Order: sequence, then C-alpha cells, then structure tokens
Amino acid sequence: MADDTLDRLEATIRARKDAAAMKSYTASLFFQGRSRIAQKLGEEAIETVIAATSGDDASIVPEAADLIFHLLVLLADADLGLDDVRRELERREGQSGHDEKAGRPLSFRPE
Ligand SMILES: N=c1c2ncn([C@@H]3O[C@H](COP(=O)(O)OP(=O)(O)OP(=O)(O)O)[C@@H](O)[C@H]3O)c2ncn1[C@@H]1O[C@H](COP(=O)(O)O)[C@@H](O)[C@H]1O
Repeated sequence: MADDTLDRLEATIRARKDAAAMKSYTASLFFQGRSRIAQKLGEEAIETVIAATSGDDASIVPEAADLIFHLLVLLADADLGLDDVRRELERREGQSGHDEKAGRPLSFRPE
C-alpha cells in the first residue's frame, strides 16, 4: 500500500472520512453523502467527455485527474478501493472483450 500516487491519494481520501468537513474538500464530500459524490463524479465524467471532443488533447489530463479523484472518493464511501478494482481487472485479464457467439462486446459482469 501507499507505493504510488494513486495509493497515496487513496490513503489520504480514506483519512478524510473521519476529518472535519470545514477544512477539507474531500471531507465535505463525505459529509454531503453518496448522492453528492455520485453527482460530482458524473460532472467530472462529462467534463472529461467535453475535453475529449474539444480538439485540445492536453485538457483531457486534468479532467481525467478530477474524474479519478472523485471515483476514489466514491469507492471509499462504499468502503471499497483500488485493490477491489485491481482484483476485478485481474479477473478479466486474458479474456477477450468480444463475445464470439453473440457477435458483440462481452459483459464482464459476473452472472
Ligand atoms: N486530487 C484532488 C482533487 N482533484 C480535484 N479536487 C477538487 O475537486 C473539485 C472539482 O470540482 P469542480 O471542478 O466542479 O470545482 P468546484 O466548482 O470548486 O466544485 P463544487 O463547488 O461544484 O463542489 C475542486 O474543488 C478541486 O479542488 C481535488 N481535491 C483534492 N485532491 C487531493 O486530495 C487531497 C486532500 O484534499 P482536501 O480534502 O481538500 O484536504 C489533496 O491534497 C489532493 O491530493
């Protein structure tokens, strides 16, 4: 744990769950609750989409950082984290993303 930027950010976000909301944006998000966190995640996703289609590829990076930050807040609010996502991605590793039989992209969701 805490061996790269994302792990350190996740640790900071988790620590903010118990912090006073006044001085911390992250703590204020936890205080406002799941709906507000999900709303912010949606806004950042839309801002990333806008950046992706704006013709200015450099603007994608700061929007992607905002998006990932808010995704980590959502995961932490649900007592989940990067390790849970890593496990899910590892489960998918080596599988084709295409369903030959159905002739369409595969759903990786467990049955
Ligand atoms: N990585 C981030 C990070 N990325 C984005 N943001 C905040 O996410 C918000 C993005 O929302 P918007 O772009 O909509 O800006 P806004 O209009 O100010 O937001 P709202 O008023 O709509 O809530 C901004 O307030 C950014 O400051 C972040 N806030 C914090 N972090 C990290 O979290 C750590 C802890 O931060 P605090 O919780 O503030 O101590 C920081 O040291 C950083 O490492």
